[in-house]
Order: sequence, then structure tokens, then C-alpha cells
Amino acid sequence: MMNIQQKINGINKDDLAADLNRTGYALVKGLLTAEECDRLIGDYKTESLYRKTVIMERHQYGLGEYKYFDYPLPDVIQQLRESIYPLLAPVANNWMKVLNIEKQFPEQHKELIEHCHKAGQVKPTPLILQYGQSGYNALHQDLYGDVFFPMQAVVLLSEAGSDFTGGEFVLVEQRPRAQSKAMVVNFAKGDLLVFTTNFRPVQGSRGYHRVNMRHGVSEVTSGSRYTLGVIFHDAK
Ligand SMILES: O=C(O)CCC(=O)C(=O)O
Ligand SMILES: [Fe+2]
Repeated sequence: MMNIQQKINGINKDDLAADLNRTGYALVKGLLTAEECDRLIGDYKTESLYRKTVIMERHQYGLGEYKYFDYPLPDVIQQLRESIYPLLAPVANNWMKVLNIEKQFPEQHKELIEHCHKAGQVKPTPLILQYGQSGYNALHQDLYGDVFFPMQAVVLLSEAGSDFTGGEFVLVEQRPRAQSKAMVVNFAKGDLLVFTTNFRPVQGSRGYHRVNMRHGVSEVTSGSRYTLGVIFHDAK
């Protein structure tokens, strides 16, 4: 069986970058096996794996629950974080360059984490989310301090259409001096979706400008929906 790094090696980097540049997101099909997804769901109740549980409605974040993993992260999550990041860093660096922002990101995830830790951001951010019937996730951005990477990833752990209905992943692009554009991304169990965390460059008639993006999940109409969120920066 192929491991995660082998699957990542098989991704066409140019296609991935082109998708991210054009739409602000990119889909990688079948990155986790059904067994890997089921194992993560099965461990939802293993409290020792997590550092914090958030009841979303208490903060007006939506309706549902999520748990932040503690260090050391489960192998599969550590591998995902380390192996996807190097594909994204060059895209992020190009985004900063075309937007005339001086920031550049290191080539390896380990170095990004070192920057986070120096800035006092030491808490791990990967999380597992669970939404039941009527659950949803209000539009938001996942920023946890001054050091942040402009893209993140989510893996769908449940099967759309059978484990749950509704619960679509939504991205909203807030265009400057224009009305917002919504995008719905359909993905299947085990697929990985990379998307913009805060802003990305869009080319206009006079060069590139910043476009803000937020993400969320539409209401789950039946069943139960689990996702694994992979955020690359750590939290304060
Ligand atoms: O459940 C989802 O699809 C979205 C989760 C989310 O907001 C995240 O991973 O940052
Ligand atoms: Fe999020």
C-alpha cells in the first residue's frame, strides 16, 4: 500500500499550483484511505489525543464540536502536515511576491514551526471537527497569531451522500469594491482540499490585488460529518 509521502510525490505540482492560483483552492483525490479516515473518526472519543475541545455554538462559530490534537500528533497527521507543506510554500511565496509583501516562507514545515515557536505560537492547530444534524460552520479564517501560512487543508473523513447530507464546504471570496462570490467544493471521503486561509492575489487590469477569502460549512441536513483540519502554523 502506498504511504502518504508516496501519494504526495505523485501529485502534479504544476497543476496544483495552477488550481491554487486560479481559484484559491485545489483538490487532491483519495489522499487518505477509508480505513485511515475511519480510524481518525474512531479516535474522536480518545480524549488523551487532544489538548482542547470547542463547542462551536458557545462562541457563535456555528453548531458542532471540534478538538485540537496535542503534540505529538498522530503519525498520519504529522506526515500530512510535513509532506504537503513543501508543495505549497513556493505558491505562497509567489503570492507574497506578486502582492509586494516582503514575507517569504521556508521550504520545510519544520522551519515554519520554528518561526511559530519563536513568536510564542507553540500550540498545535490540527483538529478534528464533528457536525451532527443541523450542524454548520460559520464563515471564518483560521489565524492564530502573527505568524501564519496563507493556505491550509481539510480532509473529508465521512462519505457525502451516505454518512451525511448537506454539509457542503463553502468558500467566499470578498472582492474589493464588488460583491462577494461563493464557491461550493464537492469532495469525497479521503480527499484533501487545500484552500486559502486569509487572502490571495487576483490579477486585474492594473496588476495583482488582494482578495480576502473565508470558509465554512453549510447546514448538515442529516447524519454526521467529520473532517480533519490541517493548519500549518501553530497557535498562541
Ligand atoms: O469541516 C470543514 O469542512 C471545514 C473545517 C474548517 O473550518 C477547517 O478545517 O479549518
Ligand atoms: Fe476553518
